[in-house]
Amino acid sequence: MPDLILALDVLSREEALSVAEAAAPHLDAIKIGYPLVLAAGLDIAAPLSEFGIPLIADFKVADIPNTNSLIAQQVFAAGFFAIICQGFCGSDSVAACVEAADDAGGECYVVAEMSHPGALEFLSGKNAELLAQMAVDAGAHGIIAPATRPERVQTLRAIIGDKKILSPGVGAQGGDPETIAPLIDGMIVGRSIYTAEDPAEAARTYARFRR
Ligand SMILES: O=C1C[C@H](C(=O)O)N([C@@H]2O[C@H](COP(=O)(O)O)[C@@H](O)[C@H]2O)C(=O)N1
Repeated sequence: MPDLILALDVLSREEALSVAEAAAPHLDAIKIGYPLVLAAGLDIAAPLSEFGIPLIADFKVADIPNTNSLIAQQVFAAGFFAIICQGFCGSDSVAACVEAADDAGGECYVVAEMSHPGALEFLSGKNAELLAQMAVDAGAHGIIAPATRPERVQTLRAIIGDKKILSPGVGAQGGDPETIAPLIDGMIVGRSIYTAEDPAEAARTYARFRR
């Protein structure tokens, strides 16, 4: 059964720390991305690290290898445990993120298939399966795969074996935690926790599915 990962896509330092403090007892990791970093700066990682929960940088890094490497080095230097990169730039760009993660003792996850409807245009089907295989070959620690499409998660699991699957799309996007939990290693939940009247209670609800 999966870890619970809070997608902390709030737009202020104050709200981030308040929600993180409330939900922390029920979390295995906190994922932050452009929304919070553009609002509060990358150094938001420092106070968030105080909760003693691994931080995941969801920058969906998608550039040439050298630029990916420069970004990933900054991410790990800022105290993140893991980074999420896109795979569609190719194996050399992914390898740059994996190398930075390995050098930092951290982890790198590759987006294989996205959870929203538009993913079906380019980031699903055979393309996603090729990305999953490439992620494995590049030494990534796992992939991102959609909780909104459990049957796709099963297909991708057959490709990646015991590499980790972190899965967004539960709750606000319609993904069902009960269905997806047995198939994945990390359940990513954002709005259903951070917009809740009581984020602690909301996190506790999803924590029922934890290992
Ligand atoms: O395919 C993907 C990739 C990406 C990711 O996790 O990499 N996410 C992120 O997962 C979280 C879901 O939030 P909420 O919908 O629970 O509020 C957000 O931070 C999204 O940016 C997806 O939602 N789908």
